[in-house]
Amino acid sequence: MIRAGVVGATGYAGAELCRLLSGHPQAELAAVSSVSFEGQALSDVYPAYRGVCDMVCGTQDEVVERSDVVFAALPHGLSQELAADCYAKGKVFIDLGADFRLENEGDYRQWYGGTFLHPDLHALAVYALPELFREQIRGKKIIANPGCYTTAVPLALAPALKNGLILKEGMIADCKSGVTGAGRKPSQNTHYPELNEGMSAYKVACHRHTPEMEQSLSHVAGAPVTLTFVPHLLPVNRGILATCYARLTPGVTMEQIEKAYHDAYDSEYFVRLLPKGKEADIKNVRCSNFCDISLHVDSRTGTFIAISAIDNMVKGAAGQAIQNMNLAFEIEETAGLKALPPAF
Ligand SMILES: NC(=O)C1=CN([C@@H]2O[C@H](COP(=O)(O)OP(=O)(O)OC[C@H]3O[C@@H](n4cnc5c(N)ncnc54)[C@H](OP(=O)(O)O)[C@@H]3O)[C@@H](O)[C@H]2O)C=CC1
Ligand SMILES: CC(=O)N[C@@H](CCC(=O)OP(=O)(O)O)C(=O)O
Repeated sequence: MIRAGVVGATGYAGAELCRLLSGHPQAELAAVSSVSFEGQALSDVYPAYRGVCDMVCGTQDEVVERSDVVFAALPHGLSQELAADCYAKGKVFIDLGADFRLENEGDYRQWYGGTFLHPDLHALAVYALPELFREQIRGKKIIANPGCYTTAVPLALAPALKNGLILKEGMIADCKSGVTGAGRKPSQNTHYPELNEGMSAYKVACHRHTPEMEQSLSHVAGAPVTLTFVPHLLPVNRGILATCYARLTPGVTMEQIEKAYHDAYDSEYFVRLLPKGKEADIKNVRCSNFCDISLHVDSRTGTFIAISAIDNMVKGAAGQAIQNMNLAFEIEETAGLKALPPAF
């Protein structure tokens, strides 16, 4: 069994990791840590886990000591020293935050205000969106798990971009997120009376996921691309709906689009291309590692529209992190992740 440890287990992403690891056939939860809840059982923090996940929260050092793989589910900026410690001790390190996601230090400084403390570790790290960069992940020791929007949007656009079916200029991602995306710490805009029955955009065209998506899409396109990104907060717990727009390359047909997406995704267990007339819906991927995608061509305006839906906590965080653990340890990629979403 792979011994898996979770640092920051009391946060939403950490708790979701513990839930998924408790059902994994080839991994076991070996240790969990928390600063605020050290010495308390995880099931005291999350009563839903009682009787199954009663592990007591210890320290970060204890997690590293007892684990073969360490998942960091910490706020941005806290993972670099932990990664160095894990690497020195021969552990696999999977970061759910953004400390290793951006390849360019200048981008990291601009969007997160930090520096690369260990450039050698950044050089070893892999940006791990399996459906796009799988071969680079196998056997790696430092894994940067993508964020939620940054999973949904590249999966929606990649096959069209890679095959030159859309133009590299003028792509737009209009996304909606459930409120668990903001983490467990309460804030004014996630307070129930202010969130419920409303919906608004935030960080319009200045969200820190923009360079991360541009990085992935540039790799796919083989040339630098830019993207306009507008996130919205939706009054539901889970889910990302990404409605992505791009200019069609002149003359491209829906048949060519469909072929490119089927070629890319028919062999992907977690990506479900929806048949004509069905739309991606966050309800249908809830609590699962699936990404549903629906495709449209507006031939009247020459616009391509790809709509993807994921659960931000699973394919957008903990599920994808476990998919990456499976790849890093070269076991079945879907292990522990095959549960269907609830039907309603
Ligand atoms: N929520 C989501 O949908 C997604 C989240 N992510 C990323 O995952 C990471 C965790 O996010 P999320 O779970 O939502 O956040 P939460 O705010 O829910 O949890 C953060 C965790 O970090 C711990 N923590 C906070 N400050 C410190 C500190 N100074 N030292 C050590 N531990 C600390 C908290 O634990 P305690 O106080 O108990 O110590 C808590 O367990 C973030 O980097 C986030 O960006 C990525 C994709 C999606
Ligand atoms: C609703 C909400 O607030 N969502 C978060 C994104 C969550 C996520 O993907 O986390 P990373 O920051 O690790 O990329 C945000 O917009 O900042």
